[in-house]
Amino acid sequence: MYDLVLKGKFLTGGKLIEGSIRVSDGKILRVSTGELKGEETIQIGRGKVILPGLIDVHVHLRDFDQRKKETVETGTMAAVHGGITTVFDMPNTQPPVLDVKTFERRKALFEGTAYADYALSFLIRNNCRDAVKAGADFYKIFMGASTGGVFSEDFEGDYSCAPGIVSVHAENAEIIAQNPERPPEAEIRAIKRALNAAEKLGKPLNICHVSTADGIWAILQRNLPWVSFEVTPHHLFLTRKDFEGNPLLKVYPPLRDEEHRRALWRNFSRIPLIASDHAPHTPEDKESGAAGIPGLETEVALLLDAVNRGMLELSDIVEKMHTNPVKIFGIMNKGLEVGKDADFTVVDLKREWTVKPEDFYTKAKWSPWEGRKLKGKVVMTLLRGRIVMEEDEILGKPQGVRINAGKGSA
Ligand SMILES: NC(=O)N[C@@H](CC(=O)O)C(=O)O
Ligand SMILES: [Zn+2]
Ligand SMILES: [Zn+2]
Repeated sequence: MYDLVLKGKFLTGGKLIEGSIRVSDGKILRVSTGELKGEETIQIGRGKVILPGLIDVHVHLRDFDQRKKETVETGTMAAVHGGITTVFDMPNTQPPVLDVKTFERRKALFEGTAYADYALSFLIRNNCRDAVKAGADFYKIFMGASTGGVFSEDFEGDYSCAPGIVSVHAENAEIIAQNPERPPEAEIRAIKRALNAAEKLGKPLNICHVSTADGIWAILQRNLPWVSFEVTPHHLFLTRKDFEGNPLLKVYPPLRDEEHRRALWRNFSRIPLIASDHAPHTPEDKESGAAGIPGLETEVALLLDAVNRGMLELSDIVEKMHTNPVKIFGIMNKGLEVGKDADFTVVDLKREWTVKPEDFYTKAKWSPWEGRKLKGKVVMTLLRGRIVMEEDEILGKPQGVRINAGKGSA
């Protein structure tokens, strides 16, 4: 029984308390405001805070035929480097995860190569029998084409087939066809269609990378308890002006005008999930117009920097990147509770550093925030009681395992 005690300040129930967490065999054994004994004690120093392991529900790890863009290894090293202990892998791979055989191949690929824990997905597009057979942790539907070009001809049919929660790329295919620059209307039209289907079907739906004022208002107004949504750091911190200055910032849905970014912040408290949509491409692919921005190694630090600027609280990060992902996606083995996996993200709120993509583990060694000075950094990541990253070093072998969302053999 490997037994460890983490001592220091930790955030639980939105409150910062001083105490210790006893970990045994990778699980949380006790949480106490007093002293706890263990074979090994890690004292988390002053100025640092222990957060429950942060979860990113929207990550493209590529691999398969796109190992040049990213592999499961490099992408999950980037994850633990950025303070993410569980990643949700997206299925628009080459080949895409559209059948049971490819799902099984992807499942096998992750074993022994992932540095973070992971959730596996299945891409639904007129393939209901395989979708039901695969036993994925979550499902993906594209209403309009994005990277990889696969999208639904019958969104409602695909959504009604899904055996579990669906994450949906909500951009309207017809509008995209007429307006390749994908105006806000493409997202807004698709979100309203998705909400109508969700109202009718009453099945869990998670709307990816919401980027527009009317899009977020439509979701909040409809207020369906089984509908959640994500917002990305690039839509929170960047606008179309940044894209006009740097074509690398091409992303779907596109960076929007300032009024949309402001609308996201005005409704920040009601955003359930922050997810990176980490979408790595090679420099050549970006040159030839590939859409997507890497985000795993900057997302938490950007939010910590914003905490220091008074734009949000530390507890918001825990809520939108730990508590809500666990609740919304039904992750049975995660949570800052006794008996759950001992995953932790240790942050130093006062650490000032400059974003240097050459120090990244992702293969996509560029960032919109290159050269930016940030105040706040992830300094240690623990996965099931073991330190897997400390001060930018990845420690140990890949030991990530599949989450237990009540599916698969996990
Ligand atoms: N967001 C992007 O611009 N690209 C993503 C696909 C997606 O999330 O739509 C990718 O896989 O490259
Ligand atoms: Zn998308
Ligand atoms: Zn994506």
